[in-house]
Amino acid sequence: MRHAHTVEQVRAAEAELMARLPEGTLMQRAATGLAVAISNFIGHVYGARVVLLVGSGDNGGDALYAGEKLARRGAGVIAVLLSDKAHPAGLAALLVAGGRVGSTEDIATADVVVDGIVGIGGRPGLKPQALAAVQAAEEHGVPIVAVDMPSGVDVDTGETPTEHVKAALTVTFGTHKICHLIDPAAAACGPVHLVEIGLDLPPAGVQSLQTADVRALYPLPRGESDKYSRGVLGLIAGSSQYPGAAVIAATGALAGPIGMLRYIGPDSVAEAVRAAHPEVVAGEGRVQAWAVGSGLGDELDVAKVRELLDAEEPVLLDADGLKALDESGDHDEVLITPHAGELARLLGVERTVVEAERLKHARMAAEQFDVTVLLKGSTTVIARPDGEVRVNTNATAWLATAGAGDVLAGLCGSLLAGGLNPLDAASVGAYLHAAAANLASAGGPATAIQVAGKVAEATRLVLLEIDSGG
Ligand SMILES: NC(=O)C1=CN([C@@H]2O[C@H](COP(=O)(O)OP(=O)(O)OC[C@H]3O[C@@H](n4cnc5c(N)ncnc54)[C@H](O)[C@@H]3O)[C@@H](O)[C@H]2O)[C@@H](O)CC1
Ligand SMILES: Nc1ncnc2c1ncn2[C@@H]1O[C@H](COP(=O)(O)OP(=O)(O)O)[C@@H](O)[C@H]1O
Ligand SMILES: [K+]
Repeated sequence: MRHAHTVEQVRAAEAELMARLPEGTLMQRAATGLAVAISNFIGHVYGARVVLLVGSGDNGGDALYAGEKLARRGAGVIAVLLSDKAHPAGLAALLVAGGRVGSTEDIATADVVVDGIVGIGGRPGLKPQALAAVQAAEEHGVPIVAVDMPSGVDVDTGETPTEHVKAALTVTFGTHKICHLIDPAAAACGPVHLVEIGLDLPPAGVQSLQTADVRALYPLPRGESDKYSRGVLGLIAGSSQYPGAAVIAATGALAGPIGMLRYIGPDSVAEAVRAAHPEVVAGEGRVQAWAVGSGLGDELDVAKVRELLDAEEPVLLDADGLKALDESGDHDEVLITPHAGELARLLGVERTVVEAERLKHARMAAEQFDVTVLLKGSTTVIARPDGEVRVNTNATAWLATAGAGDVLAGLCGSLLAGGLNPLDAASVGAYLHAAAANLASAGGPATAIQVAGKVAEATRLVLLEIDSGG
């Protein structure tokens, strides 16, 4: 599990550890890890030109001490001081090691710029001098390594209300912060490298499943299993307008852990589903969970969906099915899978607002409708009514293709029917969906059906303990 802690949690853990260690130990641990990460990033140290952007706090201190270590190994290190309060001891150490103070002009010929403008103490945005330095790096194509996080982003929400650094690599300390996992800030981090500094942290409110977590959660058939005990999913999807959605959702569902799929819908759509998957049973019967809504268009039967929501079996509501959701009733076992536009409609706000504040709106909807929310997009945010959040960050942008959401709905429904709770079904489903997309895409385009076709292989790789980069 990857954990993302809040600034408050990090500060408390740092204070507790600092009280037990000689002064400056934590910053030296951070700076040592940072210097190693920067040298790996540039590939050579001797003769390399490194420019440090140094703000007023300890984030700048990390940059200065890392610069000192690089200067001792033969790099030309120049500090651009954005404040007259730049960490005095760090600056002195850099100067003793042969570094010097320079100006924004030095950025043009640098191999790398190190963003030590602000860290967890920063407010969103960049002041004019910092912005000019960052723009100089962008203009001259000099990559930026961010210390702890790209300066200017909102650390605890992942929002980017105004100017911020766009890093080629982010080196963070002790634990991930929320901005590393949630877009749009996550997209500004580049790959995130975590340096251990020995913090003892409480449970994190935002987590991200890794391969081993998915393996531990996945519902496996046992020796005594039969098709019913593995779980039966009822699928209500597709319409005369969108028959393909039913076929695609069925393909996603059958690639999950269920033993059987029942399809309920118009005869013509049922025929298409059975033509693609002869093993699907058409018509009502006992199920362990429902997946409802993909491609229903205006053939949505609101009364029927509300009946299902009031029944005991878990329900996944997708796409047009979301129109049947209301705030009344006990929705403990309900998972909804909107994209930003659908979540915006549910909450009565603009789509752009949801996209800019993804964590906030996923949490808000979970609380308001008492459901688990899986908000689709470049990073998938899954929020439970009690505020617990999981994030999936591993999807390729090639997954943004018509029908990919239907695959996800089928797969997550299958995991619900297989016995997972909504939070686990959503996060395991999002992980395997992304892993399948990575296999199907391999760096190029892929259709939704091709993604669905790779879910079984992605699952096999997870169960066989092979990290497929999902
Ligand atoms: N506290 C610790 O034990 C450790 C902290 N470390 C580093 O220390 C950082 C936190 O240091 P600080 O608490 O000094 O905070 P920062 O270095 O984030 O600096 C905060 C200061 O910058 C100013 N500021 C805030 N927003 C700004 C903005 N948008 N533009 C310009 N200036 C702004 C404020 O005056 C504030 O006091 C971490 O991110 C990490 O890099 C590491 O050395 C590891 C250990
Ligand atoms: N930029 C992106 N990067 C990665 N994944 C994305 C991106 N945009 C969308 N996705 C994923 O692609 C899928 C699209 O689903 P959806 O929007 O419902 O499309 P459709 O309705 O056509 O099936 C979701 O799983 C979503 O998380
Ligand atoms: K920074």
